[in-house]
Amino acid sequence: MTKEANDIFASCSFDSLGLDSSLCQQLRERMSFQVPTLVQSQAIPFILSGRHVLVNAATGTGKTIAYLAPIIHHLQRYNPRIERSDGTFALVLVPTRELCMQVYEILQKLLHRFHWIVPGYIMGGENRSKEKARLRKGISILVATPGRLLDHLKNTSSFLRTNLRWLIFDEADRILELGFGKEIEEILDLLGSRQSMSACKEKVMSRFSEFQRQNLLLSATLNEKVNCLAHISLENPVTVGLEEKKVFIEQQTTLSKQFRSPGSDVDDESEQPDRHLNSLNGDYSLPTQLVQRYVKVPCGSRLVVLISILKDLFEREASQKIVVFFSTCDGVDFHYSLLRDFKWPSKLQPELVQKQMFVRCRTFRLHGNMDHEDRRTTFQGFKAEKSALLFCTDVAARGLDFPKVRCIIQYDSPGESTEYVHRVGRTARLGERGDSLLFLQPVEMDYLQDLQKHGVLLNEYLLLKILNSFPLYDQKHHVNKFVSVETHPWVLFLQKALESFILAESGLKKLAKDAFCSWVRAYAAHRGDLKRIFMVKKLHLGHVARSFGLKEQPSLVGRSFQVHTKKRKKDQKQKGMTKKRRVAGKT
Ligand SMILES: Nc1ncnc2c1ncn2[C@@H]1O[C@H](COP(=O)(O)OP(=O)(O)OP(=O)(O)O)[C@@H](O)[C@H]1O
Repeated sequence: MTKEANDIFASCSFDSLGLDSSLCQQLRERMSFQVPTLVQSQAIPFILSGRHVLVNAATGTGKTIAYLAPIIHHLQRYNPRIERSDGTFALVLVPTRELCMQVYEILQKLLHRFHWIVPGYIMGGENRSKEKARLRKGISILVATPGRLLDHLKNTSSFLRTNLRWLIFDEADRILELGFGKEIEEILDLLGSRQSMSACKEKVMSRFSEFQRQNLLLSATLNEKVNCLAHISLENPVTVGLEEKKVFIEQQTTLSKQFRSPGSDVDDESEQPDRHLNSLNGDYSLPTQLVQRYVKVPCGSRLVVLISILKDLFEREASQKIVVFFSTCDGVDFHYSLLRDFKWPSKLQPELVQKQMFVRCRTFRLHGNMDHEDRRTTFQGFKAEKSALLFCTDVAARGLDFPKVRCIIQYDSPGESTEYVHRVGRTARLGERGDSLLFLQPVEMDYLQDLQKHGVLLNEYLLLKILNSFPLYDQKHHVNKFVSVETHPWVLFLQKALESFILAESGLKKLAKDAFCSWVRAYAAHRGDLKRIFMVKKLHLGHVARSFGLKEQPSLVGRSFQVHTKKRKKDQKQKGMTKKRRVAGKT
């Protein structure tokens, strides 16, 4: 075994963990999993024993099998066999629809030889009545997003869950960050799964009632809210993969604290929950083989640099998969359309007639504003491709297991450092190679220190070397060693080409304007400590416009932005007045 493999895989077999032999055979033959990963070898025995477990292990280390295998082990052993009419035994809660599909697909494979155990899913965007019909027939292991689950718990009387034995929160912190805190509390109440309720729960007698409820929480990163959830849902839990962080869980005494929706702590600088957490959370465990870099790019050159890097990457290695993260849905739409339509050589070189796509590869997009079917097609399409580019928001940051992603580019900053960890976690999975590249503007460089606090160290990407490698008018240009990115001939040339192209395409121009407005808004919405690094007032909006290929000054760029700016100014004025009044009151 290589060193990387040693860090990932255990030196024991699935059978030695106590799993049923036909399930082990299924893992080996159908899934091609020869040995368990380290996290599986640690978690499976505890989960098999019925303990409540909190699993905190790096991205791509096999957490999904760690909880599914023990559940299937138990379910396939019931004698007589379980039937659909027994209802739901295990409920897996996940934050996004894509993750819901992914876990369901893994279940389908795992259950291949246990046909009497029925997997199923319910999630936002799907047809409710069809889901109702499926629930009525009975689903043994149900994967769900929280909102839709709550809906069915309240409104689908035929949804039988009296035999529920397992409740799993996969990507627990993300479920809570997305503002599902209230739903989770209601779900716990409706299922009688709160710690305090398990003793006094009314028991419905059946042949399964001898079994205790078992709750499991899994995530590669933790936060205060998960901690809170762990407290109310886990009874005497075992913690896997976070010995040093156990202290943190024990130190939290605010059990009665209610979960807050993300909206409620935006702008709440006084509390700064993350500062408190950071000091306790310690280092993140990232895949050791992941090569992490940052690239320092002046705002106005961001677009040119992004598409130049993509071009370079695909020219070096035509067959590879790359994921680029943006902060907004509009940003994804604009960049996706631009790359799809922008041809090269550009109009600036009319003598060269044979035009091609600027970046030669298939491009996909994924964000929460897309319709359900489009999301599903993208998810499946990008998964199946050998060479492709995915532009997405953080909807793809959690848990998604796209095979063979070689590089992650964070074009817009991830904000919270936990989000950085999950985004880069889409590559370098299970010991494979992987690169990540974080875009930062010169004024944002302090973000590196923020990451460093968690033991995340990045090296600088040699941008000028890449820029120098592009030929102008098909001839290598010789660039002065000390030229800056903004004044680099290639950057100037490509920027001009992009601006004329966008100006001529009215649809694209509209997308660029919308993306510009959304980007500024998202930038202004950075929370707590991050506001110190990502300061809107330090932005040159003209340069921001350039990064969307727009020549116009921001004040000309769309009404919605002006309305937003006016509103912000008004709010600020009002805040200022309140402050003044308060100060006046003091004196
Ligand atoms: N024992 C194993 N042997 C080989 N491959 C495995 C094994 N267990 C899981 N895998 C594969 O490893 C990959 C990562 O697994 P999984 O998605 O469960 O990771 P994860 O820890 O949940 O990641 P994330 O934190 O990003 O959600 C998947 O492609 C899965 O099929």
